[in-house]
Amino acid sequence: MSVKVKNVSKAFGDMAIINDVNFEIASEQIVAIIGPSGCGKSTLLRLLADLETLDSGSVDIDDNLGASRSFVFQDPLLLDWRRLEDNILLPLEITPLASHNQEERLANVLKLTKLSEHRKKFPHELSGGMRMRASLARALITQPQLIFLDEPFGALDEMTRESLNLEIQEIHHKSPSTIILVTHNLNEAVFMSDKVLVMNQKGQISKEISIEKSHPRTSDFFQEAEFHQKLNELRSALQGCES
Ligand SMILES: Nc1ncnc2c1ncn2[C@@H]1O[C@H](COP(=O)(O)OP(=O)(O)OP(=O)(O)O)[C@@H](O)[C@H]1O
Repeated sequence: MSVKVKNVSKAFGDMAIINDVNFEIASEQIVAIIGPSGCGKSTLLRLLADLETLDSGSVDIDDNLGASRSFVFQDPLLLDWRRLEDNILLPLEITPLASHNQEERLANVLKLTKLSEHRKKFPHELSGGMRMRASLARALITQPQLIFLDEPFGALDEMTRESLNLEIQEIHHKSPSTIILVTHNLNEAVFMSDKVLVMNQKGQISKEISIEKSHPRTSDFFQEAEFHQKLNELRSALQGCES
């Protein structure tokens, strides 16, 4: 799905949070939104996901009939009393989606997220990384064409985050969708994205950085000159928006 954001603004009370934001995302691109704490990243993501109403402007999503969208939050929000597989199946129970091939879909997302052997476990028996994979699997079970990720790996250690970044690259390759990711992590933003949107304290997009490297990216990308050049570009852009 492609996304076109035109002149979007949002205030909470008299506090302007998002200020005349414009950008476009092509179908199957991965885009990261990064910026100082409190600048409005989550609010922008929620506006795009229709979880918050716009004050002005428009968000046009080129929607295929019946195509689904999924949202993954920083907290995996698993139900403690349900086994992993029953947590992952939850969206199929609460939406009117076709459920005739549930077992096939479940097996597929368990495989994609490397959780097949843990499917009978309860959330408290899983590590933090596994719980986040479960949250991803639950988002993937509806076969979404658009996925919103709100700082999904913020609570994880750097090694687990990197391995999940690699897994998302693989998942995106095997089952392409448009992904919009809010992150605080500069490495993650550059590694994952076709485009990084830098937000400033005024709730504006102060810079767009394009990263041409093709997908799926592997850990070799971390060593490449392009990665370091884009990382430096991003670092400078962020220094410029702290005022
Ligand atoms: N529902 C709401 N009502 C009132 N104010 C809100 C609401 N949601 C967010 N805000 C305010 O909007 C501003 C932006 O919040 P938001 O969570 O979008 O920022 P963020 O860039 O994602 O922050 P962080 O990086 O710290 O997670 C903050 O000042 C926050 O207090």
